[in-house]
Amino acid sequence: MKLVVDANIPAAEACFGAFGTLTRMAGREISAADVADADALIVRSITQVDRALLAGSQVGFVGTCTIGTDHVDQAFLAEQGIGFASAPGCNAEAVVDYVLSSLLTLAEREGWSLAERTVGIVGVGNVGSRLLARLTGLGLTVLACDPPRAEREGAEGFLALDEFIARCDVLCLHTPLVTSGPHATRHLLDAQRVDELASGCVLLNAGRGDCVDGLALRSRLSGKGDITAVLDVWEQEPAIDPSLRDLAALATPHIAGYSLDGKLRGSWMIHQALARHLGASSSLAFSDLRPPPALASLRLEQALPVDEALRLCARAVYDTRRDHDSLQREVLRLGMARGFDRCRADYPLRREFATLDVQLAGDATSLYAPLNAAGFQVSRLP
Ligand SMILES: NC(=O)c1ccc[n+]([C@@H]2O[C@H](COP(=O)([O-])OP(=O)(O)OC[C@H]3O[C@@H](n4cnc5c(N)ncnc54)[C@H](O)[C@@H]3O)[C@@H](O)[C@H]2O)c1
Ligand SMILES: O=C(O)[C@H](O)[C@H](O)COP(=O)(O)O
Repeated sequence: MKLVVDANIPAAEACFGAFGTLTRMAGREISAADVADADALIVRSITQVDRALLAGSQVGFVGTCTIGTDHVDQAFLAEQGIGFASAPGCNAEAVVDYVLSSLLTLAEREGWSLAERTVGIVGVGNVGSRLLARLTGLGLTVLACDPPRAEREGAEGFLALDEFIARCDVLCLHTPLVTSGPHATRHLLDAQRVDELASGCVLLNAGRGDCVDGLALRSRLSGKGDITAVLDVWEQEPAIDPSLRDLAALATPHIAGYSLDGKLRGSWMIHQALARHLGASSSLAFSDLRPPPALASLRLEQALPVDEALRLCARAVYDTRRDHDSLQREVLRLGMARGFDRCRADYPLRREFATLDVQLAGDATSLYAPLNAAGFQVSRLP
């Protein structure tokens, strides 16, 4: 069996080697000729999987080791009887780490503290619901918007975006890209809604770039300049708008979900799905793939202010500023599109907050609740 596998998928041999021979390729370069004689195609989000790629091929299974599926024409796959699986939730914890790391940095730069903020979350699925739980645990006021869930589950706990957009200190977008239907998300934040964002608001988009009208956002940032943008996803990746990148306080190359844990979870989930598709058994456990973290624990002995303690622990694991700086550097060196993709291909090892055991001693034991709510393992030392 021949499997074409994106080169940016970790543990590919461990997850797919037992099923056949792997051909590793850069995701943006996989062409119809490359997959014509393949039996399975394993991708991430940058390969358009559609009729143009697969018509006439012998591919019987497509797996994407990602949460997002907007790059896959699932109707075409179903029509052709091609098996399909994605990896829901695989990197959701990493995206929440990204949001917390970014907000803690902006709080430090702009002189506010986390607990006093009102945050609107748009899209309360795997990412948004985990974010809601962590922020609520940290004492923030959180407002939630998810019309598809409100329709299915009842309106309680959900608001319409227009009911709260103007009163959020922070608005976080975690919506998929949906191009048609009653809940389409393309330019969900259109020019009018971008204009309605409160002065001083932080807009963070870690869903899909097309969910925000980039030109409208660029005008607000370069005109009134009274809001702050944290952007991980962009229209027209990897050739993103250079002016918008310059205007964003934190600008990163679609890596919010790029923890090693999140990527490995994606590989493993597709391994499981392919085994099911083939009727093969699998004894590979997720824990077999996951190495121990480089930094397993740290010890706090003083009762620091909560935000300071959170920043200290967050930055020991992951710091969004590193990814902002590396995009800046690689774009200067290679130009926009190549620099953007280089950062993603050469992404440094990153673990999730939950891999760090924060040990509290003495007065620092008062920090148990917020550190726990933020997603770290926390223990009290005698
Ligand atoms: N930046 C990154 O690295 C990164 C990582 C993971 C996921 N993502 C993106 O984030 C998206 C969300 O991830 P997830 O795991 O939470 O997905 P999910 O499918 O679990 O949740 C998406 C939620 O958005 C809601 N939604 C759909 N249309 C909406 C609308 N018009 N308004 C408000 N809510 C709407 C859905 O009902 C659902 O609850 C993914 O589809 C993916 O595109 C990006
Ligand atoms: O949809 C997802 O899971 C994320 O956007 C994911 O991080 C995308 O990763 P990529 O395909 O860009 O490697």
